[in-house]
Amino acid sequence: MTATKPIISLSETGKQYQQLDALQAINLALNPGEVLGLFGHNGAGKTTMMKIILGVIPASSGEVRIFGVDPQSKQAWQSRRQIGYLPENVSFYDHLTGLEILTYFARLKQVSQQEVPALLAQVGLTHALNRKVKHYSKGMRQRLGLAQAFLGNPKLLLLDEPTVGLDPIATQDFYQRVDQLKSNGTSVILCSHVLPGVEQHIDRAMILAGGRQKAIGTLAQLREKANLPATIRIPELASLLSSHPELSQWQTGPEQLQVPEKQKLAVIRQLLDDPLLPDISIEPANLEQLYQYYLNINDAQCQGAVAPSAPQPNAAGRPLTPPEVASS
Ligand SMILES: Nc1ncnc2c1ncn2[C@@H]1O[C@H](COP(=O)(O)OP(=O)(O)OP(=O)(O)O)[C@@H](O)[C@H]1O
Repeated sequence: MTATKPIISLSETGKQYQQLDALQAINLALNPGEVLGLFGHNGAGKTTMMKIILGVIPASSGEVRIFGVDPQSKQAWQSRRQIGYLPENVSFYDHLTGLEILTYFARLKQVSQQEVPALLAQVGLTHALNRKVKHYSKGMRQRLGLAQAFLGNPKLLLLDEPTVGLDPIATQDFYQRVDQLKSNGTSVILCSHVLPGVEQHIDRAMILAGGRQKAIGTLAQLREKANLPATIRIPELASLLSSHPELSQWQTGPEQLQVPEKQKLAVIRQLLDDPLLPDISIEPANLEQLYQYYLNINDAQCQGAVAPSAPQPNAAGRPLTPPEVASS
């Protein structure tokens, strides 16, 4: 069996701007068809990481290989055509129409211009393809930016805040398109401050803070290591607790228990054995809660590329509150 070659390989990658460490010791191997969610506060280093991958700026330390090639080398020119990029603040030549702009980018990327109308249709801009971009709304510009990134069926997509300005239906369409590209083998890095709705479309998450990699892993791995409580909802919980008084230590609402991930299964089994259990729903810690948790851990807890180990629960069974975020 041959091992899959990563599309992106970052090894101890760092970037310094004068005295500022914008990125430090980033490690990532992104496989074909893998979607990575890249999360971090303003100034955490997300755009810097994307620019290094694109070859727009060189890394100051570590090794970078994109499609097996150093993005700063001459050979990277060929592989760059396989990359689609949506910058954070997309801007176009305002006096051109959507059709003219996408045709222009198709020529730059040496992609057949016949793709253009279909791509504009895919992002819902057919009705406005002959309208000048200066008359486009913010969301329409973002849709055009996405069409530009999707040109030529890229093997690697770097998307910086792709859903900004999109309405809910366009956001849903966008994620459907990401799922489709992924199933065709495209690798994606998706950078977003909008966390709800992202988690079911990513394979792994990387959390950056102050240029450092606080965690990387699947959500299941991040959950296991954080040991954050899962929420268990039960109607008429009070009457059930009278026969399970030991469970009241987890009660956080009239119909809600919050149970540490590691005790979750035992508690669920106990509840399911009770014939009086009216109903039950279980929600694991969501991406926002994981993000908060990993942002707040200190550097000693996040050695290298792996997610840090879990804190011990306190007497109430809840994980200890992490220290406050150090300002970056
Ligand atoms: N050309 C530059 N010269 C000096 N400092 C820079 C330069 N570009 C970025 N920085 C700094 O590097 C740090 C990381 O910036 P970056 O743009 O990568 O953050 P980001 O995570 O993308 O933030 P945001 O979510 O706000 O887009 C910031 O402190 C920023 O001020």
